[in-house]
Amino acid sequence: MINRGFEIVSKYQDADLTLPFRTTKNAAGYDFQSAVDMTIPSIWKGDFLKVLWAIKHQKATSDAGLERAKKILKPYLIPTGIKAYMQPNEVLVIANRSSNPLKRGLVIPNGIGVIDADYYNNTGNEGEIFVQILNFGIADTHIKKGERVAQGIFMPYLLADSDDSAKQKTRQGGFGSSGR
Ligand SMILES: O=c1ccn([C@H]2C[C@H](O)[C@@H](COP(=O)(O)OP(=O)(O)OP(=O)(O)O)O2)c(=O)[nH]1
Ligand SMILES: [Mg+2]
Repeated sequence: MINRGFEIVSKYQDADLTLPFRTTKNAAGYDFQSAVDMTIPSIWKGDFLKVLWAIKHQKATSDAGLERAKKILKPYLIPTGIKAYMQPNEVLVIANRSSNPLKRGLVIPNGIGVIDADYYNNTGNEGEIFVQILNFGIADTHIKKGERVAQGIFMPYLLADSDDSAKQKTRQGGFGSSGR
């Protein structure tokens, strides 16, 4: 029976990716690997502190300073090349690996990632799962393709009594695709 699982998105079909896997017998999380080599710069890099100081002391409230600070604090999206299918009453929760903040200062700024069942094969991006990351560490972090960056836990979810499924739209993407 097909219940839930992972597939590689078309874009990465020939990229020799590994499907998420559990590392120990009773591990709840399927570890997701990065599909690419990428560098996550430390937020403290360059002039970030200077920009913050200037804003705090109103030395530079210029748009350029604010834009620079916003850019530095914008999370990176690590592509996994993976999509997940599941039952309509299930969700895949993406959580950080506990070693990431400890060893590398890597934080998932959305707390957890919620991967909806209707994200799978959506028309916008085929349902590729991305891991949002900010690097609060002192040093830049280099992530290699195949490095484990987060874990996904399948869970059932419940509906409220007042839930009106007639009002709901078809998902066409992620990351704000349904509007503000
Ligand atoms: O860490 C994450 C979080 C979300 N998603 C994808 C799967 C999810 O189904 C979709 C939408 O996520 P969510 O509902 O949390 O974000 P939103 O800001 O409400 O976007 P939307 O308007 O598309 O629902 O984005 C990821 O790939 N990684
Ligand atoms: Mg949403």
